[in-house]
Amino acid sequence: MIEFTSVTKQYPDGTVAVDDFSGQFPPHQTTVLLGSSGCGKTTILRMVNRMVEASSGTITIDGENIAQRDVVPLRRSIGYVMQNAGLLPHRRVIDNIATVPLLNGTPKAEAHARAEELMDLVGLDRSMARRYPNQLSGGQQQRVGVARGLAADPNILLMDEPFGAVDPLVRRDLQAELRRIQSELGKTIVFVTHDVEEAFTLGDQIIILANGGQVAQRGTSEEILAHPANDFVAGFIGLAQGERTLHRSPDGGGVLVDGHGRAVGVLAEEPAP
Ligand SMILES: Nc1ncnc2c1ncn2[C@@H]1O[C@H](COP(=O)(O)OP(=O)(O)OP(=O)(O)O)[C@@H](O)[C@H]1O
Repeated sequence: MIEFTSVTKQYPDGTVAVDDFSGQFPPHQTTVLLGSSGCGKTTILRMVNRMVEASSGTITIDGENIAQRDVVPLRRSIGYVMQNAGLLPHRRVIDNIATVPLLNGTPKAEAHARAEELMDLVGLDRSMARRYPNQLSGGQQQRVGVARGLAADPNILLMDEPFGAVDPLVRRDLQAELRRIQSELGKTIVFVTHDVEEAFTLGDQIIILANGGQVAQRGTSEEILAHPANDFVAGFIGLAQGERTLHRSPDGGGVLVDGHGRAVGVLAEEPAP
């Protein structure tokens, strides 16, 4: 369990990126921080592994105040996946994945063997192990980034808009892979995005943020869709103009259309699995 209590971050130039944020990120679940650009999502995420130091307030992991932990082992014990994968360009895929275990002193052969297993897990052919990042597609690079985040077998995985830079189809593939991996591994994931669909697809818990890391609403996608807390949330998730209100198409049998009249799905008789 990761817990923030009254956490504020003021950067040296005076910007208050996060103002009195409190919240829990439960174990073995995916918590999505959802909000528009500049609302403080990345700042909150980076305070978990102390890449950004909180100005005030308390952050605990399993009850232990992270301010009292040595920062290097703390950081290496938490997986981190960033936008554009953040791979080291002059290192081969296998060494990119094995970065943290190698830093931790794991023997090379062992770290490489584990990295190959992780390539299987994230759906990368082992033949790519000897390539350099610029010899991979954007989606493949993101898979390497996820494998690297998992390499030290962390309990916690922080993901900062990891699929933001790839095209929508690849993005859906990566989201599906992440769901599969998560159902296998059960990590505590904190995932930052400004994409509502991505948040609804991945989040067990979604925290919608307004400027300064103010919590506009937290809950499951179902709770938020059924009971948006206020006009800000309704607007942000696309409920305000009825875009998400679904109706049967007058001439389409079981075809459902949204508030714009676009066909979005087919009505099934059975309840959702
Ligand atoms: N190092 C810094 N120094 C000063 N201000 C900063 C710094 N880093 C971020 N900020 C400011 O803090 C606020 C929150 O930034 P943050 O990156 O946490 O937002 P975000 O929600 O992740 O945005 P985005 O989706 O665009 O990445 C913004 O106003 C930003 O300009």
